[in-house]
Amino acid sequence: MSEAFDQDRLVAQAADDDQETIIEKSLRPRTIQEYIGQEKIKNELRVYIEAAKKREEALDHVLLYGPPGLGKTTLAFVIGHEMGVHVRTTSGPAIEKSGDLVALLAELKAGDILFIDEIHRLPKAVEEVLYSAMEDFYIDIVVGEGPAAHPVHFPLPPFTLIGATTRAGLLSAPLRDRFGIVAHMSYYTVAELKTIVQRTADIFNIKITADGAIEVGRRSRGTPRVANRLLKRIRDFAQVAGQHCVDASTADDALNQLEVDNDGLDQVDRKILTMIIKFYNGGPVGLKTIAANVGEEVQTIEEMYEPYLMQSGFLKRTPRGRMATAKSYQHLGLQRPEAK
Ligand SMILES: Nc1ncnc2c1ncn2[C@@H]1O[C@H](COP(=O)(O)OP(=O)(O)OP(=O)(O)O)[C@@H](O)[C@H]1O
Repeated sequence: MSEAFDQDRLVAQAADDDQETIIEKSLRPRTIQEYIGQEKIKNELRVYIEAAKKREEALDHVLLYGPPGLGKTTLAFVIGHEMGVHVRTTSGPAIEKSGDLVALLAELKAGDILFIDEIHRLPKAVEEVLYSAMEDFYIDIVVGEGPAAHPVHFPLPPFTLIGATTRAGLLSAPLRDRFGIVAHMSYYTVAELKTIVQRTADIFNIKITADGAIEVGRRSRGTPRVANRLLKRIRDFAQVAGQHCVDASTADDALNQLEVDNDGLDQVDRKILTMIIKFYNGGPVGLKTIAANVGEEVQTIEEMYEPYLMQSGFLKRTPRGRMATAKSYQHLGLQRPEAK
């Protein structure tokens, strides 16, 4: 397995094979109590869930947005558990035709949840079918073609749509407006990630000290998925080194070998910053140019790398493009030109 492949899998957008998916599912907290962090969202959801249950109604539609791996899918299942209803999952790109959506909606029972990941990637025609389904719980579609085409009216049971997207701005206004509850997921604090790492270590039977868990949390780009993946790698390093307990120094050694630096940046992050500084004098540089230079998709840079680099002060967005900050120069040990 090449190192580049290894790195991809550490920050990769979603679980990228069956084994990984099984592991992620096994790590999912089930109740709102078990779900760590995102306190503001949880507090609001608690109220809405209790109110909906008291009224014996379906929960209002929920839009969850934020970078990949922050726990949107997990939260959708937690909401389902708290409401005591079933959750059916799908994703924007998987629904190609209105008929696919109708088939999914037809299987819902009163109060059930339909979770659509990457909802911004729904085809326009499908999205339009969703409007009446969300607002008034019915769909009108045309069945058949040519002279045989005729409209069919489907009433639906009241249901909850939970949509997940990396950025709310990617959604059309009519769709966004139909969500009664809109929640912005933020990056996790080191303390929260420490708790997540300790919980995962418990599930996997890995011994880890408090300092060890902090070290992993600190270098996980504020993202539970990354923290869990790093922990698994560190366990391998510890095992090979014959260490039964992961402490801060074991974690630090392993993370250095994985080329995850002291600020949690990986090879691709450093490549982005180095390139902006060395080839473009610190920027501004357009997203397409960055992607072409580092050999990644524009979407990968925009959704996975850039938000964390901006949030942690290494990169800033200007109307003319992305620019490296003073912190980037310092981090890479490079001299900042006077004029900048
Ligand atoms: N708040 C949390 N507490 C504990 N574990 C969490 C939490 N949030 C996420 N995780 C764990 O992190 C992993 C990734 O979470 P999840 O798949 O829900 O992310 P996501 O935001 O839906 O990502 P994507 O949009 O990329 O699919 C899962 O294994 C999950 O159990």
